[in-house]
Amino acid sequence: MTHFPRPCSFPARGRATPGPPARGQAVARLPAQLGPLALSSPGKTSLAHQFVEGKFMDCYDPTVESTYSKMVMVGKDEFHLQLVDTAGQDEYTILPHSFIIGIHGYVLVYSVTSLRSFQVVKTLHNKLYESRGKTRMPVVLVGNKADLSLESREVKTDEGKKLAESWGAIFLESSAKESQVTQGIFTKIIEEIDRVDNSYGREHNCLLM
Ligand SMILES: Nc1nc2c(ncn2[C@@H]2O[C@H](COP(=O)(O)OP(=O)(O)OP(=O)(O)O)[C@@H](O)[C@H]2O)c(=O)[nH]1
Repeated sequence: MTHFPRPCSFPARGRATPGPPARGQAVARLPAQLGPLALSSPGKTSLAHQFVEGKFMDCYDPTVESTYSKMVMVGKDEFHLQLVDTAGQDEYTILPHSFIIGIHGYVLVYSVTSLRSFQVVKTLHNKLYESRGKTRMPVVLVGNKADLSLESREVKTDEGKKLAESWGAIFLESSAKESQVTQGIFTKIIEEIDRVDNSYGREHNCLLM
C-alpha cells in the first residue's frame, strides 16, 4: 500500500527571494527533484529545517521556495549562511539565473529510496556545471532517507560515492531525522566553499571572509 505523509498543519512555505549576497555571506542552494508527491521528494526541506530549527518534520508540503539564515562556526571562522530551499526540480527544468548568480555552493539531494531522484540530481549537476561555464563549483551530494529499510533502497551507497567522485564533490548519506548528520552536511558545504574560494586567489577570498 502506498503511504502519503500527512500535510503540515502550519501554512505552506512561501516564497522569499534572496537578494544578492552581502560580504561575508555564504549562499548555498538545495536544488533537487520535482516532487508533486512526497514519495518523490528527497527531503531538502526536512534537512534545512533540521539544520536551522533542530527538528524533524514528519509531514509534507510541496516547497515553493524558502530562504533560511544561520550563523555557523566552522573551525574558528564564523559564516553567515544563507540557504535557499528550492521548489522541486526535474530533468526538464530550465534553471533560472538566480540558481547561478551569487550562489557559492550546492547541496544536491536525492533519496536513497528513489532511483529517479538520483537520475535527476545527475541532470541537475550537468545543467549547473554548464550554466556556470564549467568552472569549479562546491558541491555536496547527499543520499537522504538512509534511515529507511534496506528493502526500500533503490540507490546503493557505492553508486552515490562514485557519482560524487566523478564530480570531484563530497558525498554523504543522511537522515533528516538525525541532527548531527544533518549539521555535517552544511559544515561540509561551507568547508568546500571556503576551499574552492581560497584556491581562486585573494580577490575572491574577500567575498567569504
Ligand atoms: N524517513 C525519512 N523521511 C524523510 C527524511 N527526509 C524527509 N522525509 C520525509 O519525506 C517527505 C518529503 O520531505 P520534504 O523535506 O518535504 O522533501 P522536499 O525535497 O523538500 O520536497 P519538495 O518540496 O516536493 O521538493 C516528508 O514526509 C518528510 O517527513 C528522512 O531522512 N527520513
